This record gives sequence, C-alpha cells and structure tokens, in this order.
Amino acid sequence: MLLAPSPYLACRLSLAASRHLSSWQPPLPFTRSPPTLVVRRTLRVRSIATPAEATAGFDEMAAGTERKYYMLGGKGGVGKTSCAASLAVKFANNGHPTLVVSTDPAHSLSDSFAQDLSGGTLVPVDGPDSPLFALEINPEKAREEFRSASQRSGGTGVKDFMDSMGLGMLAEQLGELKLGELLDTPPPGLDEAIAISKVMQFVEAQQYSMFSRIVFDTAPTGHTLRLLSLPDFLDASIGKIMKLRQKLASAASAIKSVFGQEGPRQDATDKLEQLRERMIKVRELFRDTESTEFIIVTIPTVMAISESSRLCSSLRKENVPVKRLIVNQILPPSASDCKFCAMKRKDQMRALEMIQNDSELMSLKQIQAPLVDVEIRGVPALRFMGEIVWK
Ligand SMILES: Nc1ncnc2c1ncn2[C@@H]1O[C@H](COP(=O)(O)OP(=O)(O)OP(=O)(O)O)[C@@H](O)[C@H]1O
Repeated sequence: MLLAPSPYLACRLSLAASRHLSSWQPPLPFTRSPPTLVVRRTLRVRSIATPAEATAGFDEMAAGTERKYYMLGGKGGVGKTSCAASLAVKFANNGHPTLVVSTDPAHSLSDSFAQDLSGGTLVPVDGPDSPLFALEINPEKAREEFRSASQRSGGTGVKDFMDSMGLGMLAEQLGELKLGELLDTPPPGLDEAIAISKVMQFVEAQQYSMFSRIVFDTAPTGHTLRLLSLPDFLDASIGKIMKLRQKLASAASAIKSVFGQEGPRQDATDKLEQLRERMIKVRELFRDTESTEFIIVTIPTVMAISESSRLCSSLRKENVPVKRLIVNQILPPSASDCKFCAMKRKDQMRALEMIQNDSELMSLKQIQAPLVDVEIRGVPALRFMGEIVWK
C-alpha cells in the first residue's frame, strides 16, 4: 500500500536541507483514516476553518525591535508550553533574540525543546536562527534562598534572640504577628511571586538587555490569578514586618542598634522589600498595553472554554491586556467512518460556538490550531507548530 509521507516528517526533512521553510508543506491534522494520499489531501488543516478563524497577526507581534512580553496561560494540559515554545522559536527565526521562561512549577519546557533546561539559569536553545534562550525557574530553590535569609534573622531566629535577651513578653507579641508563619510557610502563590521576582532579576540585568522578545509559559490558571493579586498581599506582609521592627525598636534600646542598623539581621526584611518592589514592577508590566500581552490558550471543550472565560474576565478586571485566544487541538472534519472522531468533532464544534456567544471571549482574535498526529517535541517540531499557529 502506498503511504503518504507524514507532513511533519516532510517538514523535518526540508528543515534538515534548509533552515528556512521555503519547502514547508501545509500540515495535516490528526487522523487515523486510511493512509492514502487522496484521503489525506481531503484533511488539510485549512478545512477546519469556522467563520471565526483568524490569523494570529504574527507580523504585528514581530514588528519593532523594542522589547515585548508575551504571556501564555490557560487550563492545565491545553498546550500552553507548546504554543509558548513555538512562538519563541518563531520570534527567534524572525530575527528577535528571544528568551522563553517557564514560571510553571511543573516545568515542561525541557520536554518541549527536548533539551535539559533545568538548573534555574539561562540555557541556549540549539536550532533557531537568532539567539533563543530558555529559563526554567525553580521556585523551590528560590524559596529556599528566601527562607534561609528569613531564618537568619526573622522567624524563630528573632524569637530565640528575644528570649535570650530576657524579652520573652515581646516574643509573645511577635507570635501574635505570625511572622514566623509568614516566612516559614509561604502562602499559596508566593512561589510564583518569587519565580517572577527571579525572572525580573534576569530581565533587568544589563547582560540580558539584548532580548527583544520575552515569552512566558505560565502556570495553570489558578496560579496565574493568584499571582495577579500578590502585590496587594505582599504589601500587607511588608506592613506587618515594618510593624514588627517598630515594636522591636521601642522595646529595648539595647538591641535597637542591632536591629536598627543595616546588616545581616535585615536580610529578611530587605528580601521581602525587594520582592515587593519587583512584584510592583511585575504588576506594572502586566498592565502595560504597549509592551505586554496575555494570550489565552484553550481547547474546544465546554470546561476549558468556561475556564478561559473566567480567566479572561479576571485579566480584564486586573487591566491585563488580552487580545488573542488560541483554540488548540481541533479535530479535522471526519472524512472516514470513524464514529468516535465524528462525535468528538461535533462536540468540539458546539464548544467553538460557545466562544462566539461568550461575552468575554467573543471579542478576542481567535486562532485555531489543529490536533496534529505527532508529539510536538524539539525545535523542528516547534517550528512546524509555529507555522500553523503563528501566521
Ligand atoms: N495541537 C496539538 N496537537 C497534538 N498534540 C498537542 C497539540 N498541542 C499540544 N499537544 C501535546 O499535548 C501535550 C500537552 O501540551 P503542553 O505541555 O504544551 O500543554 P500545557 O498546557 O503546557 O500543559 P501543562 O499545564 O501540564 O504544563 C504535549 O504532549 C503536547 O505535545
């Protein structure tokens, strides 16, 4: 039997011959239909179009050399990493030195690029034409750094010190402030705050000023929403610590010099202040319509679309610029007698209709991406995905 060559393979082969996509073939979506060329031709990606189909407007995204940030987020497993990584590859292949960062504690960037990117430092990605670096933030490591600073001076360290100075009463009052709890058991979302704070450290550093595009692969929706409310939380936390320092200052002049002066005992407070300052910058960055865009990634299921609608509403409430919606993993019209595919596709079409009628999502530029028949892994595959999604 004559088998049609996989378009992905065709793409990969053409990439091997040339780093440009001059011979790139339109992709075929997922299919388990009879493997003849004729049948496969009827399943071209363009046939999944619905009236809402629009291109991503990649030219606009790639225009200009000033730095731009793209954050991709959505429900777990919808394809955020694949979309973020493919966008980063496409930017790099269009002349933008690009940094792609994962702030999701359950990283999959390494898997997506088929390259070890762990370790919390910037790693060059092999393959694209312009420099592409990837960074997987390790929140646990960052949190440890933060905690060890707090242990040195805040938390139980302060209490022990106060006890030894015969100021047990004051130590009781410290308990009331729940400082130890704050520092030892970070509340939900603090991991992301620390992660983003780390990213900002990189982003602000002179040696990384070359990046003109920074793409974030964010954690699933819940984390992202918590992240947006973090600056307020941190403000309150810093307030508590300031209150603590005031109490200490007025309680005993003997220890005032120790706590009042700059030195290692201020580490925790300084770290928190630094964190707060960075979070405020992140908050400003999130809201800057000139430089930033949050792209929602979803799949055509009622659950995913409902969640995307809530995410969109929250982003808008927080004044985060959101213009594009990727609907990923769309099945092609069933050209075979696969009843399962036909049923699934019908379901998906119903879900797509939901978007047209959803007050939050209807106004977004909708980008439809097919479910492809290979795992999207490694730069050639990401380049292939980029050609489908980022047009
Ligand atoms: N359009 C697509 N066609 C086929 N497979 C896809 C498509 N998009 C994503 N996948 C596959 O789905 C899986 C999950 O994708 P990905 O890791 O990008 O999702 P995610 O939203 O980042 O997941 P998580 O929330 O777990 O980080 C991967 O195996 C990926 O290759």
